[in-house]
Amino acid sequence: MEFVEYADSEMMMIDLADRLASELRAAIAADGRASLAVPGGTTPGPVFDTLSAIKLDWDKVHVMLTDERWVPENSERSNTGLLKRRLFTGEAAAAHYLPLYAEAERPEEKLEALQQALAPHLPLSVVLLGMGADMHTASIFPGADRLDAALHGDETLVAMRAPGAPEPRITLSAKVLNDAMRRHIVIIGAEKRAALEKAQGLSPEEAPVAAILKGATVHWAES
Ligand SMILES: O=C1O[C@H](COP(=O)(O)O)[C@@H](O)[C@H](O)[C@H]1O
Repeated sequence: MEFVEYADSEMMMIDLADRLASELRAAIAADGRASLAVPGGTTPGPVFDTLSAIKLDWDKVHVMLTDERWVPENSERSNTGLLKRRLFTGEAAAAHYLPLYAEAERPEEKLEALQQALAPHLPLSVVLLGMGADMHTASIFPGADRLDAALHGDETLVAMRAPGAPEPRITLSAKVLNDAMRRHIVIIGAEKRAALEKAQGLSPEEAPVAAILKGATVHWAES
């Protein structure tokens, strides 16, 4: 794991967006196309704002979330809603979106169809992940009902419920995240830095982020 510390989160988001854009350009140059997975939650909005304005061949990029909360897109908890407001504007509006949500009461009803749509775009060229202070990443939560499948299974997507999550979740598995060519984690604040340090001494069952740290670059700023 590489740990990059920044003077502040504004600089971090600009630098990170530039880095993601360079990696997407390199993937397009090598393969004629690229795939990118990004997190939801409260952290990545500013990196989306910067990335969305960067010129690259966005029409050759397929974008998906690392995970989704099973709520309609107009819910303020929808990661899809965040992506549409903050990333798919400006230059990045030309990118192709691969949804992790479809209208249904339970994620299990749509899992197979969503999974099939992702398959042609794997392995991912670039993945950006967030992390919660409880050491979950994507929607791989400690104590989740399908934690074993998400950490150790071969499936692309896993639907699950977790004590720390108010709604059902759908998440890329650790296998898909670890198969990505480039993997970045973005975190802000002393609490998350302490959680990341703690995770390095724990099992992935206790600290799911530990499952994807090897080979990842962690980007951190205090505030
Ligand atoms: O629920 C989620 O949480 C994590 C971390 O979110 P943050 O608000 O602490 O940045 C996020 O990475 C994930 O995509 C999201 O669904």
